[in-house]
Amino acid sequence: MTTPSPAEPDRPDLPLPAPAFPPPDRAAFLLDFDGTLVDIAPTPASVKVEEGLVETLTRIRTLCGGALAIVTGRPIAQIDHFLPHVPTAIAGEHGLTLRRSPDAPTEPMMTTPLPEPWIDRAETLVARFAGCALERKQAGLVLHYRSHPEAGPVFEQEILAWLSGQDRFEIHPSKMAWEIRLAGVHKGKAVEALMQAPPFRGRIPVFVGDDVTDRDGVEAARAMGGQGYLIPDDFPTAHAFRAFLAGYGEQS
Ligand SMILES: O=P(O)(O)OC[C@H]1O[C@H](O[C@H]2O[C@H](CO)[C@@H](O)[C@H](O)[C@H]2O)[C@H](O)[C@@H](O)[C@@H]1O
Repeated sequence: MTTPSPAEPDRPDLPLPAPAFPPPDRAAFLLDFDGTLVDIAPTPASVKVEEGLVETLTRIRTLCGGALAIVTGRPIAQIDHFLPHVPTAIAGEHGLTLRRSPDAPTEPMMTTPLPEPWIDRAETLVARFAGCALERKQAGLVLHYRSHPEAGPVFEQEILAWLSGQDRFEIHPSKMAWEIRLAGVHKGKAVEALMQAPPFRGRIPVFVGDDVTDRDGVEAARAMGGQGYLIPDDFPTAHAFRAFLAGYGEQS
């Protein structure tokens, strides 16, 4: 259940065979945020949106008839902060929440409150390691240990103990973090839900991500006859992916 998150190798942008994305009149892009559209940073708040990315994404959204979604582990409000007015749709918290267009209401796909005692325990636990942080979500939480890698196994063991004897919540690995989230919530379901309605319906889904949580999105896109890619397997780095994206549709 606790598959380690992929390593974060310091890889150069070595060329890999470039994937052939569907043409803009047929494609729908469903893109992960951290580690894909932005490089991993020391803290969730310190990520930087690379110059030109907003223009690239806005151009692709227009080319693809609006079929651009961000499918992220973050709450929707954080994508609004980093990419204001850019994607048509946002699936937040790994698919727990879904907003199909900027002025649509947010659909809670599932919801159930996290047990209060776990929040108290999580606060106490992160306080033991300087620089470690607790991130609260609507129905979950993340214990970040990037500043203190040796805290990772401690967090994992504690969380496994809290979760034993219940099946509503699960532990998931993320990059230098452990996350508790509702069982059954994953990015594959978000991809399926997005593809059911315009402007995505009838297009070929293209999902791109970098982490364990993105594998469900990749599988869902492929199962629908679309394409799924992972960094670093298919693009050596997030930077290389963004460079590829910047050239998408330029010749068509
Ligand atoms: O699905 P994503 O959009 O890739 O979001 C996954 C998690 O990303 C954030 O944490 C990760 O990125 C941070 C910034 O680079 C980094 O400091 C942290 O170590 C990573 O785990 C975010 O904080 C989480 O809520 C997302 O689930």
